[in-house]
Amino acid sequence: MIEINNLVKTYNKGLDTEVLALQDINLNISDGQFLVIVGANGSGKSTLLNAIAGSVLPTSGEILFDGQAVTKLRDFERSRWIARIFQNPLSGTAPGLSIIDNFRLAALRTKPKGLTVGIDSTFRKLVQEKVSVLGLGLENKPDALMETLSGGQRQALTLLMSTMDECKILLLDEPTAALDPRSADIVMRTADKIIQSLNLTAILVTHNLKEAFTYGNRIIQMAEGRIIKDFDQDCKQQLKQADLFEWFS
Ligand SMILES: Nc1ncnc2c1ncn2[C@@H]1O[C@H](COP(=O)(O)OP(=O)(O)OP(=O)(O)O)[C@@H](O)[C@H]1O
Repeated sequence: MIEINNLVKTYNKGLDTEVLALQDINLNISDGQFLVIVGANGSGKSTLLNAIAGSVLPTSGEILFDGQAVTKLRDFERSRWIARIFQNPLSGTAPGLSIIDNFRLAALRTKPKGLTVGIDSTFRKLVQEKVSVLGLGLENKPDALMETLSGGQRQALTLLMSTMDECKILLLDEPTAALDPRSADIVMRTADKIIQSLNLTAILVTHNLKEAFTYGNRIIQMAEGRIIKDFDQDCKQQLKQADLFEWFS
């Protein structure tokens, strides 16, 4: 469970450029919930996601994971709970390394310093099994360099790699914004499959209303640093795609 209490974020406090990006946000996200966040540019979506990830320090308020206060923990200190996928497919992988080497690095992510992960036949088989889930034929190319793959392929692999450990929370920050519709579809379907099979708590920030409509079991809309709509699974199921467009009119 993610618990957010009275969260406030002010950028550039006391300066002419001061911005109140989050205004007293209260939000509980239960285990296994897949929350979609929509809202106009500048409404505070990324700031909220960054505060949950630990890359933005809130001005006041608190964030708890399973009852444990993490408000002041930095992003690297939260990595055992959190996997994060960004908009840029290039940011999640090492371009000059092969698929299998990227998986090896990913396997080291939350291991203590000094520990190594070798590429033996067991590891190759594990990676092959994981990658075959994508249905992109990449399981037969473990030695292909990451830089030779398309953005969609890289983003789908990033998703697999980032959820290899026992993370509980997956943050998706406009993961398909830089992709063509077919690649975007593959990435979102992969994300959905991973979220369900690992029973992850997930948060998707998106400007794509079709995605917001199709995925997730709860949706909130933000405006000017506040949550102005909050629809649970039942209410979301009643929504039509046209209703979502209405929210922005
Ligand atoms: N590092 C920063 N320094 C100063 N102001 C910031 C910073 N990051 C965001 N802001 C401001 O905070 C407000 C909320 O921004 P945020 O990026 O969270 O919104 P958003 O809903 O994610 O927008 P978008 O959809 O455009 O990504 C905006 O007014 C923005 O200009």
